[in-house]
Amino acid sequence: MIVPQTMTEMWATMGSTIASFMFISAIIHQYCPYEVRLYFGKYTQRIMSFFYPYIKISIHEYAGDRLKRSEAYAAVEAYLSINSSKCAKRLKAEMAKDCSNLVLSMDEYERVKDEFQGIQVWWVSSKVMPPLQSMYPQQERRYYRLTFHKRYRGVISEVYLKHVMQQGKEIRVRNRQRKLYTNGSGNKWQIYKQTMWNHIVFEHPATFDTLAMEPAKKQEIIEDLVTFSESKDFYARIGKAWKRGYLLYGPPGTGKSTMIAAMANLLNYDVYDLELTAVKDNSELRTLLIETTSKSIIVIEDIDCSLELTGQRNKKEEKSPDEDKEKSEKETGKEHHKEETSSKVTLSGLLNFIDGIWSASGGERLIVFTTNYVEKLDPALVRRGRMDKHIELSYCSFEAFKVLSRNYLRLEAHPLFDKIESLMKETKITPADVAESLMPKSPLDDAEKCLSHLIQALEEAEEATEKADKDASRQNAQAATKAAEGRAKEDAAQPQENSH
Ligand SMILES: Nc1ncnc2c1ncn2[C@@H]1O[C@H](COP(=O)(O)OP(=O)(O)OP(=O)(O)O)[C@@H](O)[C@H]1O
Ligand SMILES: [Mg+2]
Repeated sequence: MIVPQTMTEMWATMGSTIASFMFISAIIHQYCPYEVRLYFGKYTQRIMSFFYPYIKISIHEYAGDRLKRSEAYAAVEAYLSINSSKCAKRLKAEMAKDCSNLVLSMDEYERVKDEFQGIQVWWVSSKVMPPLQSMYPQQERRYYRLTFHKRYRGVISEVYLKHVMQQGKEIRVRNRQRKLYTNGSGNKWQIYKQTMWNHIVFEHPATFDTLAMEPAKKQEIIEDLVTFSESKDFYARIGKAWKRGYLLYGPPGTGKSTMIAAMANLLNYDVYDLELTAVKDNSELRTLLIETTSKSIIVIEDIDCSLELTGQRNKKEEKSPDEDKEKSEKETGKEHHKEETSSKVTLSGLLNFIDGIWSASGGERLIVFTTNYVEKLDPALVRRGRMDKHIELSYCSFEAFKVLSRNYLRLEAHPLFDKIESLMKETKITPADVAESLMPKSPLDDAEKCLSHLIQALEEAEEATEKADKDASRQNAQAATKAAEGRAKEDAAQPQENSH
């Protein structure tokens, strides 16, 4: 055997070996039967990989599960959409699913170079055509192939691929169209649906900038939310599911629903608006929860209207008809009480929903309850750990009014502000009523006109409060007089009884 003396000789020997090997494989491929070709092909791969210093990793669009697009493929696609749009020469533009903008990605058979910690890697997008003789129409199978030198196997497989997945997921979250999910009452087609949730595109314009609230309180809430969204490692370290409960309470029209929209817009989360009264039982509640995805807010509005949860259902029968009437008047505009009787979700079912093991699947979720009557809620439901943060949304303060005037009228200051400030100290008015007053009622209405509408509303509210106070004190006085009269009658009856 001739042993090569120099590098040049070594390369020449290797080259001629590969050439003769390829020549033999071509002959076998041409003339030999299928079994021999298969056997030879297996060894060809092994011999080639011995000389070939590169490693290839393929990521297929439909790996394993043929119905569901692979998460890894989607992440690589997103990662390369940023990278390849800078350096690839052939790109394809597609309308993103549920989205109005075009998304660029590498065209088929295009190759781009990427660099990571000084290591060069190459990505190629490719596809496998379906067999022609197949009985059923089949789609082409697309995949990405990553190539890198075998000396970087460790870094690429342990660090680079993780980096690609993480970046790709982040890009997808940034680009995605957020959704508002609702659980309607089940219909007969429900069984054919893949999910129990219906969804529409979430496009609420509310932000924390437009939310009327004291700046310090607002800032505290923003910081709390941002800290939560960045605390994945912290929650993992302390062994707690990555979720946080918020209880928003306050009178109607103080911005509870608006704040939920602002939260979703701040964190870029989906919203699951859970209509508890439409949920048949605890197991349906669990199914709904399992179907929620990460980076979402699960909202249960007006939780006090679910009688079973407040323990009111049993008491209901004991109440007088007058009390019932008063209650239904209070809840005008909220339709839940009509359907309550059909829902069998129990308090313990809801508590399991909040802190049971199912709630940990998926991670990164906010659970938000809203109520007008915080005092009615069962203490078990609102204790810290379940509802971690209690936020009171109350009547409009002067600071909150300034936010609304900035948004609605583009006004930072005005001579009428002083009057508004002093009226606001004495009167309770909701931000919803302030917002309504600041809306121009005709095209001719200027800022001053809108402010005078507000002053008028404040004065009317003040009069109404005074009248209500007077009525209340008159009623109290009447009740006191009646009680005194009753006592006097009893006292008068006492000696007669004794005289018998
Ligand atoms: N704090 C606020 N900042 C800005 N706008 C507000 C605020 N509060 C209320 N509004 C305005 O009033 C309207 C009603 O508010 P929202 O629906 O958020 O009240 P709510 O507290 O959820 O009431 P309810 O208890 O009846 O559900 C909103 O569309 C919004 O325009
Ligand atoms: Mg609301």
